[in-house]
Amino acid sequence: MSPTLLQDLSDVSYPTVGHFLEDGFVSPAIQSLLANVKIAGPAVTVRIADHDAIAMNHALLALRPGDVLVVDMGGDHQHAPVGAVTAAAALAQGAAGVVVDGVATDVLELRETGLPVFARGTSCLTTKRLFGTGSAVNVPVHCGGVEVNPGDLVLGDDNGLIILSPEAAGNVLGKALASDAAEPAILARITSGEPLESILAL
Ligand SMILES: O=C([O-])CC(=O)C(=O)O
Ligand SMILES: [Mg+2]
Repeated sequence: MSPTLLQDLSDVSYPTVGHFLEDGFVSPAIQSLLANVKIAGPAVTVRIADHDAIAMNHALLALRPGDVLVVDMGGDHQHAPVGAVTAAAALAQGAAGVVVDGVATDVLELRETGLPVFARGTSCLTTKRLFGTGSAVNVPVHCGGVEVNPGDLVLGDDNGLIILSPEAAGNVLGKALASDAAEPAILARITSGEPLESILAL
């Protein structure tokens, strides 16, 4: 991955990426629990089986600064694997954010930590320390309909989430930056009262 790719990606308006691609868009059921967030970082993945909290502990230890933790609950939308303690631990590791294909808990404390957490909603039911064997860290996972490999790039803001391979992200970057650069002039023409017939291509 080019060292500037992440920085350049975070300069793009993420909905602009949606003008150019059809794949990589996480289900809009998964949204930020905090307002005014924008994250870009490589995925550390964890597949959690049978609401076992131990897997999350292993995943937290695998995080490096700038990583985004992507949690696949295997369809369990009842047990929250992320809350005040896990968010504080992820933040202490320097994580850029956490994405749960499932629910989160301790939402008021989560908002206070400032760590961007994306989830399908919230729950009071949490995972438990079960020491099972079905969970795994840094394996391919599914998140909101998108297959996620460790190291894929997670882009998230208040609109939602896009998860792309570094190659796919690099390919769309130039087009998205050019589109963003062109948009202010179009908006200025619209707000200046220029006839829409001369602006919109029909
Ligand atoms: O333990 C859990 O499953 C989540 C939680 O409450 C926390 O991280 O504080
Ligand atoms: Mg808690």
